[in-house]
Amino acid sequence: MSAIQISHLSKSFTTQPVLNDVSLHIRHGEFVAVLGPSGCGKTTLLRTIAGFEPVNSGTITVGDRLFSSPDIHVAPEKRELGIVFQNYALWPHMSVEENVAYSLKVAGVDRNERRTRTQDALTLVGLGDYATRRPSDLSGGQRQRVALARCLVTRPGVVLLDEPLANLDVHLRAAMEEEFSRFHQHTGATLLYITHDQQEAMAIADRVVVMNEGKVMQFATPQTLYREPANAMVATFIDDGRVIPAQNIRLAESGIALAEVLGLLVRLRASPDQQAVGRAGVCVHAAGLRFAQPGEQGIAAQITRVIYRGGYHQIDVAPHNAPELRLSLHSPAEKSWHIGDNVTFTIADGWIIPQ
Ligand SMILES: Nc1ncnc2c1ncn2[C@@H]1O[C@H](COP(=O)(O)OP(=O)(O)OP(=O)(O)O)[C@@H](O)[C@H]1O
Repeated sequence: MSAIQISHLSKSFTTQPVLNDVSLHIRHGEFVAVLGPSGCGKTTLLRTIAGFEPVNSGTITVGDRLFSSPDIHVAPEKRELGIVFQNYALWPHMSVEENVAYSLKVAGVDRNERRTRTQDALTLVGLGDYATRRPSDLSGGQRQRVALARCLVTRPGVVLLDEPLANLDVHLRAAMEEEFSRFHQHTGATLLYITHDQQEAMAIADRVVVMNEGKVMQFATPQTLYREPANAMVATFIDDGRVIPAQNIRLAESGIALAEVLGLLVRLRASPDQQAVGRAGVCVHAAGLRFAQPGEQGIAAQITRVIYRGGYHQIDVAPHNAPELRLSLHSPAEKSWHIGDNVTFTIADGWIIPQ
């Protein structure tokens, strides 16, 4: 079994705390993405799991093996983890096949088995016909796939990936995302995937860890992060969410609250144990806001920006009673809108952020 258990992990470089009481339980065979703004500690987390960095406090256990604690540090090569980095350093003087087979050779695997396993790994990443090429004769995406094959040929139970698609263009990234999903299904390995691209994280992972300033903000499915963010950081980080102030929050029924938002009484989703409170933040996304029907009560606002997004318009508005707020709505592309127009909108879906 290759579940990863991280308990109260902290790590500092000199005096700067980079990981602060991080606890995560990643299930065996799970595909987990780690997401967060630049400098939040994603790579450091991966490097501590890989064994490249000792820890100051807390523990890292994979399966039933304790890898890291303040007193114990298992060397990286003894951890038997697969690692794929952003700069997929392939050996330029070796063919694709030799690059992939190298670790098996070092491990003393016999020639026939080496050949079969290398060919299987290359076939899995769609490079079965490229075995004799040199890395310099491959595209960026193909090189990244060689790096992936080189990792999976050792059949690791856990694979750590640090921004493996960061150097690729947008089309190649989409193709490689599919490749990773296929790889995951095929191998059943536990995957920990570092990225700062939230669309990538949401598209490929079973669950996503959102980090900020060395702390875990939330560890949940992409749907939960979007619909039920645990705090304002997650709310605004995921899919351009906005947080707007609400007053007089009271539970109407389990999971539904009534609140005043920008002067309008609205029904909002809330945690079943939400208490009646005077103030809270509400997370809204463009998809949860809509223009009011004629005669319907709504929030008056002025259009500040109109952006054509291909297929629809993004309309940015500033509410009259909170002009510092910027909210976005979506509208069909054929309808025309003008900056400065007054409009009325309503909140069809929003989430009371737990206090
Ligand atoms: N070896 C080191 N010595 C000192 N400080 C370090 C070291 N490695 C990382 N840091 C600091 O730790 C913090 C977290 O870095 P880390 O690379 O883990 O962030 P990240 O979330 O992966 O960022 P990015 O998305 O930009 O790669 C940063 O402030 C960085 O400067």
